[in-house]
Amino acid sequence: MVSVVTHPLVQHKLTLMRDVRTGVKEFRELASEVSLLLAYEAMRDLELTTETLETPIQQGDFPVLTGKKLALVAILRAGLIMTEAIVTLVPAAKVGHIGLYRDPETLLPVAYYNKLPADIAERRVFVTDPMLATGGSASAAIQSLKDAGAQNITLMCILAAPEGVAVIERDHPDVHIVVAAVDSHLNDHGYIVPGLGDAGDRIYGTK
Ligand SMILES: O=P(O)(O)OC[C@H]1O[C@H](OP(=O)(O)OP(=O)(O)O)[C@H](O)[C@@H]1O
Ligand SMILES: O=c1cc[nH]c(=O)[nH]1
Ligand SMILES: [Mg+2]
Repeated sequence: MVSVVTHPLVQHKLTLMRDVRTGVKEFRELASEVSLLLAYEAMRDLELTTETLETPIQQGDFPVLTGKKLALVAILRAGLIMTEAIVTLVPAAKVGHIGLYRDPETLLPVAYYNKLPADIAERRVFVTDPMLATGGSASAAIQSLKDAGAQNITLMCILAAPEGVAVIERDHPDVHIVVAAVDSHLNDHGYIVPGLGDAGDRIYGTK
């Protein structure tokens, strides 16, 4: 299942991210803001229960999260900015990191780091990566989460290519994808068109 978050605030901020004139500071801020808005959609089915308390006016039953365990897992590097924003909404969530980079020649993911919460199998998992291009990185990250026992996984991306969405749907049909937009296609270098360029480089100013 793919949910495209068409909310005007998300679409406006994504357009600012696409603009080649947007510098590192503003790009980072926008990536954080879009991540929070994506989380609003991705987490809309979190379970609620009620708690009885007194407001200054009267006693009542009010909704609170059930406290079901959550994990946020960043695909390094670029996914880090998303988990750092989203953890402010769910401060009890554990945070995992999966280090992958995409080989520029083969476009295949190369794994270099993996540190997940020990009880990941018991947690609902939200994987973050701003870009879903060929889908190789996200598919490999989701596979390593499943190998560690994770069962309930949502993939949160800012921008996707149809090719990447198809790969996740093929490899992990159980995974819900939440994304701000699905663009036209990939170019010969595996970049999303029209896209927003290299997310990691734009977040960290490495180009
Ligand atoms: O869907 P794919 O074709 O695998 O491409 C997407 C991946 O490429 C980018 O990471 P990159 O390899 O540039 O690493 P970085 O985050 O360290 O910059 C991006 O953040 C994704 O992880
Ligand atoms: O367009 C793309 C594709 C992969 N990774 C990025 O950062 N951008
Ligand atoms: Mg990059």
